[in-house]
Amino acid sequence: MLSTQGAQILSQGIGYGVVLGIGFVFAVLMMVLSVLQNRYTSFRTTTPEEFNTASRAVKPGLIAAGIVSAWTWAATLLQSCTVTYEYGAAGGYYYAAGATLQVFLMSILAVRVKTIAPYCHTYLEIIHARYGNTAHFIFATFALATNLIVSSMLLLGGSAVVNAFTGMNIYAANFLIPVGVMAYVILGGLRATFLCDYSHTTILMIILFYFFFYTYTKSDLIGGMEGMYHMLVEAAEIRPVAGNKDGSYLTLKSNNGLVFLIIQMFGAFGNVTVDQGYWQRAIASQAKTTMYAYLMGGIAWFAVPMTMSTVMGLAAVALANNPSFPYLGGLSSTELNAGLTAPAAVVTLLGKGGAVAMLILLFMAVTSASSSEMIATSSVLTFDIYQLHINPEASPERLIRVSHMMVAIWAIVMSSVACIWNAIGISLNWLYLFSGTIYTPAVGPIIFTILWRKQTRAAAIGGALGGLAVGVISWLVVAKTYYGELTIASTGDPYSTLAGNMASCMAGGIIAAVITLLKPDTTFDWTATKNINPRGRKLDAEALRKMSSEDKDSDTVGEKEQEDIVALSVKEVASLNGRPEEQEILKRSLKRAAWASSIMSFIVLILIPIPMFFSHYVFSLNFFKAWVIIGIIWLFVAACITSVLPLWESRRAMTFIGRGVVKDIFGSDRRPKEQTTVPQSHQMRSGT
Ligand SMILES: NC(N)=O
Repeated sequence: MLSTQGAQILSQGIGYGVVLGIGFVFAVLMMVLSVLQNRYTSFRTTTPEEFNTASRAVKPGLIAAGIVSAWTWAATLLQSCTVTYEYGAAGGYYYAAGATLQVFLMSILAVRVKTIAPYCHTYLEIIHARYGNTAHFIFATFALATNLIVSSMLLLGGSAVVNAFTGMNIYAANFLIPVGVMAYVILGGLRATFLCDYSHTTILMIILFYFFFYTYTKSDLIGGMEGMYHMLVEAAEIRPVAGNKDGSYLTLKSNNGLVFLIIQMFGAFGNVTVDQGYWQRAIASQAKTTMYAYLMGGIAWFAVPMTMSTVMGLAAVALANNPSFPYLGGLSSTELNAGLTAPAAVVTLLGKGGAVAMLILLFMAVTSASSSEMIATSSVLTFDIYQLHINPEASPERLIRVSHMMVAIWAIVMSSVACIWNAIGISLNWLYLFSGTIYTPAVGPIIFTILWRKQTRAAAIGGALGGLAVGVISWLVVAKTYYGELTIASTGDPYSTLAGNMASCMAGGIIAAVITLLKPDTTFDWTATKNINPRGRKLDAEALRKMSSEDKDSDTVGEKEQEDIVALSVKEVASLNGRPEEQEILKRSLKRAAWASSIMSFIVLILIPIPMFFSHYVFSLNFFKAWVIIGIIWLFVAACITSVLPLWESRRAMTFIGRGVVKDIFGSDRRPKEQTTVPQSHQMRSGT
């Protein structure tokens, strides 16, 4: 197993303290929030619609924070620094750019889901409604495989760092990290994961600011932006980067960096499109704001790997020959593959305090992304396996029990699989680069399912399975022919994983498109998908009727307050429920999402890097300073989106709950009367 002696500067007690202590604190916090939610708002964590979809009422700032948190993995913080250490500034930029466009493009799919299946719980239900059991089974397998790889990869990175800093047993870390998460997800459901996403992302932002400002304004080892620049120039003389212009760490002309960008792009398409976690945010979102949530989420997430790599990735390059660097002279490939670049830089720059901050940072990223994986998997297992195939008549109470059970089962499964990766010597780097080969074949068929009326069942199945076969064969053939052997090392090397990811993703889409064009579906009209979840629709209609009658004689103060918080004139809702306006809003949103996501993807993927790559530009000192300053401004914008906006959006809800608590404590009962279900269309304008 990996030897990590060099960075071990904290006691095992601190490792256990962070893993169990912070997990426990968040579980208690969630318990309190769930009690407040159930008592003072009309959202009940005891209903499956609320547990798994947050009643489809979450506002865009909180959804954006949720997207950032679900998409910020251990790898985002560790792997972005690894590729920066290997390829220089290009590595960090390509990491961020290569995994942002998928979030932008998801804004289009999110609006489409609201249009074609407003009551679905999972995107797999849409596949079932269109193509039946066999296709559903195949795509559910892809979805669960994605969840399994991502969940276990989160633990692989998290436990490697806890082990490196504290010597805590890596297997114990794999099992203990998810315990607190499991507890708060079971207690609070999807809305709880959003609230934890919010708090985790806010803490993550604070630590990133700390790392940035300490490194570039205080550290004597670095000497500010100018000092960093000169050390990076010097590093290129000692350890030039193969394939970079003049071996420099300060250029986007990086051949290997470009290969990584392509792997990153294709792999991330699979992560975002096949993982239910990103659809879950679309489903939980208010319809009219879902597109803004994804665009803001993409903009905000970009800042996370960009800042981390510009700070700790470059610092590791600059400090590799400093006597206090834990892996003096540079990291070995084993240390690099385990993701120890950032921890090494943190220990050198900030010592024990930095190591604790890094542990907390990692813990926040791993636990909030894990919570997203747990609730996503629980939804798939509950609605796509249990309800569709085992017990279609299951009561809401039973569904909620099954959801809870699935969260617990998933926590055990992800821990066990992470231990298997550790035991057989699969590293974070290997898994990160390879995994797209397995799940990206489903990307094209899934996108067509949502956007293209004419795609047939044969095309969806053929694309996914055919793409998988082409991808796996390409991966193995390149590993054998290009690297001369079939080993873990050769199958994780850049060209093997490039071939696997690209071939899987492209073949999946091309096969599905060709089969569809040869014999398109000419009769499908989306009625089947619009009718998904009749129970949710019925509950909505009943609740709306109930609220309409209450509306007529609602004139007490308590009811008025409840109206304010839940939103709004029933007349307004009724007209919305008729849907022509809502359909019109969604149509406009779809156009805007397509334009905005294309323009933003063009800027980060073409406009900035391509001219810099082909001109072979090497950063001047002033250009480097501008690069770093724009990076930190971007992080400020990200923090405003993820940490300030959700507070602003929820000000009325928080005031309402606060008043309820005060009134309860001081005896005047002005709590809203019990209301078990609020129409989802109604909630669309009111949720937390
Ligand atoms: N979420 C990623 N790819 O860092």
